[in-house]
Amino acid sequence: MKATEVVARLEQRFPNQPEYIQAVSQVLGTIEEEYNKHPEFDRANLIERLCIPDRIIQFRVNWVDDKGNVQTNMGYRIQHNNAIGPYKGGLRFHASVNVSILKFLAFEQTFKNSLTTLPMGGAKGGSDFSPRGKSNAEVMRFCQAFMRELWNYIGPDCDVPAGDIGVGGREVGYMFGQYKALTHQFVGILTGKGQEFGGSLIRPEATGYGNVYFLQDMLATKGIDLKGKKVLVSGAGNVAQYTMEKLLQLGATPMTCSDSDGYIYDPDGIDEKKLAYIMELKNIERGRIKEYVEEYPTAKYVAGAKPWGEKADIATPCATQNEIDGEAAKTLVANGVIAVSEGANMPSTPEAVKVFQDSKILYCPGKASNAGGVAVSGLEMTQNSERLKWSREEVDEKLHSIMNSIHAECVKYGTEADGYVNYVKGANVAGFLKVAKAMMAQGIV
Ligand SMILES: NC(=O)C1=CN([C@@H]2O[C@H](COP(=O)(O)OP(=O)(O)OC[C@H]3O[C@@H](n4cnc5c(N)ncnc54)[C@H](OP(=O)(O)O)[C@@H]3O)[C@@H](O)[C@H]2O)C=CC1
Ligand SMILES: O=C(O)CCC(=O)C(=O)O
Repeated sequence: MKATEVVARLEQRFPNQPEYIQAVSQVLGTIEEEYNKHPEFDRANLIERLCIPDRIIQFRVNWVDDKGNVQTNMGYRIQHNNAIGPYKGGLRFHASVNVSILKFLAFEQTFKNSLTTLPMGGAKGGSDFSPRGKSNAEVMRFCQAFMRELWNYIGPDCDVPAGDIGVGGREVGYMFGQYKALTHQFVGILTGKGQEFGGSLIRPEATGYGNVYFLQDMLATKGIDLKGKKVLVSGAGNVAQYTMEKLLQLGATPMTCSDSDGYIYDPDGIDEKKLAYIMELKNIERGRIKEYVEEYPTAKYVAGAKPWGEKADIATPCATQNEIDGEAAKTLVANGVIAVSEGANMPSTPEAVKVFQDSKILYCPGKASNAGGVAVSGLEMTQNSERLKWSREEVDEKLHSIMNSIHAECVKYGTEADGYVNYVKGANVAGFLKVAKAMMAQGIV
């Protein structure tokens, strides 16, 4: 297999899907060597079967807004690969959603889920509907309409969606209610559910907490303590909030956070009280991050920009794909950043990744460092199957140990001759091998 040739073929077959091609290209470039040690993989055309999703379900979603007007959006579910378990992955509701973005996310999810050690295949879905600026009743009607189209394609042993950008506990609750109404079944068809109806403790916190556990493990390889470090965070949603919470618990200080309009920088750091304000602002009032500076006037708000030009020790992008480009990466490195841990999916462009790796700073791709979210989703599925609920401590301990094991796999497969850990290679090879072996064992299906 020659990675560049496979990517070129895919680009020709699937034009205008830049995010998908970007994700595939990064993975293939790093697994090529391992893949070519197994001639049987090529005979089974494993590479194309792994890169092209099993199926793409696409539908129109009709819903009625508060003025009585009928609105239409597009809905999608991409079932990428179920070699190691039922399809699993989040739903994204955002105006930017399209097939390319969901294909990249579903592809990445397949490797990520493999890394978690749990039996989950990869999927992703969503809609170009944005909950931003919509009333609660409109969000409910949209979620119900979305589930009316999706319900027939999912199931607890078939495909289990969850949240992602624009989909949190509120949206999961409305979709769960609609599934139940349609099927008369109370089953774990979504994760990230409310605590009262089958949700796992720690699932809301899991992606952020896992991101910081992974960061701690990366720093430990250099004997560096997280305590006392200043951290640039982007985003102000689920992943950013719980990344900041865990950073604070472990003695580090978040200095920034952001939304799609701009970022805030607090020279005194974002402490627990300020974080509680951000959580209230974003989760309850659904306000904009610029309001932070009205509450804390010593902070600054920078409109239309990202936080990567501020000085700190560590950066953790927790908003969206391609939010750190090559120039921003050079600035981070020049400013002395020692580690970049991705809370978001593919937030660094290929140019940025090259800058991080060339400068030999600690850098980890999202499929490893943000795998804690889907890992606890897997634990939620287990609890639902058992009809049991585990304690906070038990789930957190399992999450921590899964993140440690993902880190160990990255070190095992990613350590280079000079001792530098190439976490991109490590995560891709480890994730790939498990899926590849399962696919080979199951024949051509
Ligand atoms: N939730 C989870 O468990 C997991 C999430 N992830 C990834 O983490 C990232 C964040 O997800 P999550 O926190 O759940 O989502 P949320 O919707 O809770 O928060 C997203 C945050 O990112 C900002 N954002 C979204 N799109 C853009 C954009 N195009 N440019 C700049 N900022 C943007 C949002 O700002 P605004 O409010 O202005 O839109 C918001 O602050 C995503 O990449 C997601 O795929 C990864 C693993 C698991
Ligand atoms: O919890 C899940 O199933 C999916 C989380 C997710 O969307 C992700 O890992 O990117």
